Parts: sequence; C-alpha cells; structure tokens
Amino acid sequence: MIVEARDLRKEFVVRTKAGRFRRTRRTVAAVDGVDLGIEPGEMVGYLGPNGAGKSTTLKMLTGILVPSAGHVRVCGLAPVPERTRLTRRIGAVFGQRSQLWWDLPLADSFALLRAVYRVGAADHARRLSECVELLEMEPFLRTPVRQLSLGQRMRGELTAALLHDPSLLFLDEPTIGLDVVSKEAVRGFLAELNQRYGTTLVLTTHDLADIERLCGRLVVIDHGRVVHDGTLAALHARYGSRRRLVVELDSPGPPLSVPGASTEVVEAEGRRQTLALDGPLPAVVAAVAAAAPLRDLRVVEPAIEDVIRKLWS
Ligand SMILES: Nc1ncnc2c1ncn2[C@@H]1O[C@H](COP(=O)(O)OP(=O)(O)OP(=O)(O)O)[C@@H](O)[C@H]1O
Repeated sequence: MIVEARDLRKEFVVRTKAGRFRRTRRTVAAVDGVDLGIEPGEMVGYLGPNGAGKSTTLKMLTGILVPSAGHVRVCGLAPVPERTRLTRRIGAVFGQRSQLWWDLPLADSFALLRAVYRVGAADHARRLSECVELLEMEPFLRTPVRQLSLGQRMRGELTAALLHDPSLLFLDEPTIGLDVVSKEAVRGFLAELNQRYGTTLVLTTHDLADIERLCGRLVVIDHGRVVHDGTLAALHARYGSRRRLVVELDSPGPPLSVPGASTEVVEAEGRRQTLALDGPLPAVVAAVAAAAPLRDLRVVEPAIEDVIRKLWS
C-alpha cells in the first residue's frame, strides 16, 4: 500500500473568549479515527462537506501536521519524522502553499526546484518539456508568477509538484476557481499522468466533474469519520439513485408498465416517457419495444449532484 492510515486522529484545542477575562477551552476532533488504504495507481477522491476534516487528513499524510493518535505510513515512511525523505517521493498541490517564486518567471522557479530536489538535468528537461506540452505552458513560461492568471498558475503548480517524479500526488481542490478551459486542461493532464505513469492521485474537490472524471474511488468523510469508501456507482446504489430510460414512442399511449422499471414522467400524451431502471437495461428496452413502437431512446445516468446532496443532508 502506498498510503496506509489506521485509526488516524487529530484534535485541536480551540480557545474562545467567554466574557471579559474568562476563556473556555474546547477540543475539536477534526479527524476522528480514519482508516484508509490506497494502492499504487489508484485515483481517490477524498470528499466531504466543509469542515469534515479533509485538509487536516492530507496535512497529516504529507507530514505537515503531527497526528494526535493512530498509525500512518505514506510510501512506507512515517510522514512527520521522515518528512525530508517523504518530500522526495510525493508531490503536493495545496492552493494556499505555493511552490513557486512570485517575482520570478515560471521557468526560473522550475530551474530552482531542480536544485532543491537535486534532479538530474536530463530527467528534469524531459519531464519539464512533457508538462509544458501537455499543459500548454509555452506562452507564459517567461512571465513572472505574480502576473499569471489562476489557471496558468495552477498549471505551474502542477508542474512544480511533478518535476522530481513523485509516485504519489496529493491535490487539495486542484480546479477550484479556474475557468472552464483550465479546469479541463488540469483534469485531462491528471488523467493522463495516472494512465501513462501509474501516478497515484489523492484529491479533495467539491467539483462534481472532477469526481466523475478523476475519482475511480471515493472516500467520503463527515465529522472526521469515513462514511463511504467505494466507487461512484456503489455510492449511487447505496443512496438509491437510479439510471433513467427516456423513450420516444411513435404514437400517444398510456403510461408504460414493464418489469424492471417504473414509469416516472409521461409527456406529449405518452409519446415521451421516462422510466427509472431497477432491472437490467436490455431486458427493459426489449419489454418497452414489445409494448409500443419505439422511435428513439436514451439512457440518463444518475446525477452525482443528487447523491452528494443526499450524503450531506
Ligand atoms: N488549526 C486549527 N485549529 C483549530 N481548529 C481547526 C484547525 N484546523 C482545522 N480545524 C477544524 O477542524 C475541522 C476540520 O477542518 P478541515 O480544514 O480539515 O476540514 P475540510 O474538510 O478540509 O474543510 P473544507 O472543505 O472547508 O476545506 C473544522 O472544524 C475546522 O474548523
């Protein structure tokens, strides 16, 4: 396993003013016994509502925060005591901690990072040119970082996190605030990285398109605890979201009644009907075709919005 956490915990003591002189101490269990095992090559979405404990977990996995309790190994290393070694094995893109030098052009930051990580010149040049090409960074490589758009800077951050060839990449909200084109560029790049090199990705996101595109597995946390660990399909199944079949019929007719589906919406005097699927699609399609002359049909996947809303409510 590339990430291994057992009963991982982090408590924060929060002091709040109560009256003029008195202060009260309150303990917040930000991460409250998380178990997590991630195999090399996985793409895992670490999801949850605001304040669920996502960032705190990532900080413990990357050696930024000391856990209050629990066992944690990342790339076989103990993150805090072996942080220097771990830094060479992992990459991290956390919005609030930039790896770039603001007054320097991107190209200079990349050159400095080569020295920081002591990467060989040939390896560095190869990886850099690959990132520049895939992320289309050529036009702004010589621009000082502070003048870059958010989307351009995020591409720079991704490159900076990858120049030392990590096998594991942590990303905290990698597409937040980006324009549509940059969002797509980042998603495409990450998917390519995973496919081409088997890089393990662990990301937090609130973006549903990120989830659909990049997270083969979803680990959902709430109040510091894991409440779901599985595929998106499993999440849909668990929360009862169903695929829908929309059929266009040749002529008006009564609501369809076929095994393996329930008719939800009837429009245009029955010419168009929406059925929620409970059984296998081919059997339902065959039954519909037998019941009425079909003109057209399409399958609508369950909306991830629905399932996430149910999860948070
Ligand atoms: N340094 C800190 N001191 C005190 N409390 C903290 C600290 N950091 C986080 N917390 C609290 O711990 C809980 C979890 O916070 P965390 O930032 O991990 O959540 P999150 O899931 O990343 O949220 P978001 O989606 O908003 O980023 C929250 O209640 C937060 O207020």
